[in-house]
Amino acid sequence: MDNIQVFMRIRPLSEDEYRRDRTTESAVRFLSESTVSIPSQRTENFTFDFVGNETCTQQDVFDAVGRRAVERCMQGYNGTIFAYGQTGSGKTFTMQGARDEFTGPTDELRGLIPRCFEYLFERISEEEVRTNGRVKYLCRASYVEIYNETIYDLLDPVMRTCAVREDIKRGVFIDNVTEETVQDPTEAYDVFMRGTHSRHVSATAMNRESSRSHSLLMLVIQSMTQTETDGLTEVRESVFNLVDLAGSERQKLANTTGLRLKEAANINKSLSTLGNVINSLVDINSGKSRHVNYRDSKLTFLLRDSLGGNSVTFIIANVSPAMCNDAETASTLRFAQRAKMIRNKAVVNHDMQGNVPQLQAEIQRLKQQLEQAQLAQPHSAAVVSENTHSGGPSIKEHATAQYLLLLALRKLQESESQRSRYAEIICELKESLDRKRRQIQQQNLVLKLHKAEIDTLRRNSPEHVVSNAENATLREEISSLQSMLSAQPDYTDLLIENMQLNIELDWIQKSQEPPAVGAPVGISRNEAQQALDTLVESRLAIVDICSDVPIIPDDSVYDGLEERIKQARHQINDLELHRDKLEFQIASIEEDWQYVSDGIRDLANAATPEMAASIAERTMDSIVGDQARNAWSSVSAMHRNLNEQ
Ligand SMILES: Nc1ncnc2c1ncn2[C@@H]1O[C@H](COP(=O)(O)OP(=O)(O)OP(=O)(O)O)[C@@H](O)[C@H]1O
Repeated sequence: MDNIQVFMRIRPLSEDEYRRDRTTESAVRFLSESTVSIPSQRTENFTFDFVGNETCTQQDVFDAVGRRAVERCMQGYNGTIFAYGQTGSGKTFTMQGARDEFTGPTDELRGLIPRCFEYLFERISEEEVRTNGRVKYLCRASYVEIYNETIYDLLDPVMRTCAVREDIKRGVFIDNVTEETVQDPTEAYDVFMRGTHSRHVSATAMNRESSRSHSLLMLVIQSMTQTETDGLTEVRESVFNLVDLAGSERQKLANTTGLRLKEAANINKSLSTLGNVINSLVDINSGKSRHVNYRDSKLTFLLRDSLGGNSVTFIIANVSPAMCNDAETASTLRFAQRAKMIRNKAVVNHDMQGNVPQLQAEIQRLKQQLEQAQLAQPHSAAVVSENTHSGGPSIKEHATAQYLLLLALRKLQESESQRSRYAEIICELKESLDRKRRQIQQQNLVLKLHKAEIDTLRRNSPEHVVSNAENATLREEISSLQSMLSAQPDYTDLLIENMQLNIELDWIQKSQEPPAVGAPVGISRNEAQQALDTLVESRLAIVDICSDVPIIPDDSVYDGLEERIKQARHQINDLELHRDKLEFQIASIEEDWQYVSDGIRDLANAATPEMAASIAERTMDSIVGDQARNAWSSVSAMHRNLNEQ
């Protein structure tokens, strides 16, 4: 068990702070190489693993923290480095390097992250040379930020949001996050800078370029070692988390409002959850029983392993030396002091990979050894006494050990076939899960299309909202005008006749006498044609106007679309429910499988039949699925039979 290691770094006084304090006197008093206090706050003394004063360089921090973290990750342990502190205290400077002056990976001011990349790849090359290429490394990087309690994928061009999930095999992980393979420090650095440019940064009263999110760079370091004799492969995998936390700030001091206030509230909330988690872990260490609320914030849930779990963890507590920040500095140091009491349980994450034939060959070899030992037994008296005399194992002990080993290997073989059956089931479930995921994506697309349709309709509608009834009238008018145009010659005749009749009527009204038949009526065909053309022109203008009027459906169409959106949402909900169920099933099968495997191992090691019986019972109680229960009862029955023989 390793305690979390804590490093304190104090940065130089800034000009603003000097203007405010009107003194260069530091609020932090150095009592020894590793102990400080803050007299103005009447604090207790704080002792850390390393204390860096204002002259502490980036290289000093790397030597004290980065180098050690990389070494542990190379051995197969998970590693985490957190930078914690008030806004403007130097977290980003420590992790990334100076923002303004930063000129590239060779700069003196480059921070821990680029330095860790360089050291990591240097060590990888060394190892590959040392082992003659027998060990191969693969590194994958992802980079996310937690902004207002949402996880954004900084390596995704559209910065998609991601969910945190948990399963038995992988523990807590970020679903669907971009992972990029990196082969050297430059590639890793490029990935890091690409993500860094997407981060939420803004000015606060305390810092011109303040990170408004927690950032988490994850490097998965995988090593594969080919064993020399049996062709099996040892796989080690460690996760190296580099975390730049958003700065805590007192809202009044930082003078924040609106969106900035919301950001600050979220930052403070997640940092206080981090504080609560640390307090609970400290209580647990001192023997109290406490529930640790990792799930209260994305940050603590995601970094659960780094806090009291399977990780070697380092915290860098960044502080300002200014008198005006003494209360914040004291609070940072109290936090760090508490965190130092947490004990983590780091283990090397390794696994053996090999195929069933390789494992079978091993069983065969051991069987032969056992047979030879049994053959030697009849004339073993001399050997027994000799061995007993020399303190070595007797042939009987040797045979028993071989027998137990054989038993364990037989179980292993059986469990292999059981495992492949489980693997098939899991495969089917996963396929079904993928189908559900695709369906959800499609439904989301449908939803988006419906929404876009509604948006377009709403955007086009502002002043020219025309109801369906008005629309129909306009359309009728357009079509009658169009037929009028196409029937123009007939219409001209009708018009002439109409005009003539009008003239006649007029004449009659004036003279009371009808004109003589055949008398000129005073209108020529040309004049009629001209009158008609004018009329048609004006009508055509109306047609133009009419065709410009957008055809806007009335509210019933929105209702229809909104209904469709509702249905799509329901479908998505159902699918998500189904997906969750499938995920639960997969997790529970994997859990059962783990219980069966552990049970087999424990059975093979059980010293007495009573112990074996209690293992069999305990394992059966833990297993949920019928298939796994059946498999387990046949395995434990077989073990009983073998023992009774
Ligand atoms: N050790 C140092 N030496 C010189 N300058 C430093 C040091 N630490 C920090 N600074 C400067 O102080 C300013 C604030 O630092 P930085 O941005 O790293 O703070 P932060 O803790 O990350 O703030 P926030 O939480 O608001 O993002 C920057 O201009 C940075 O260059």
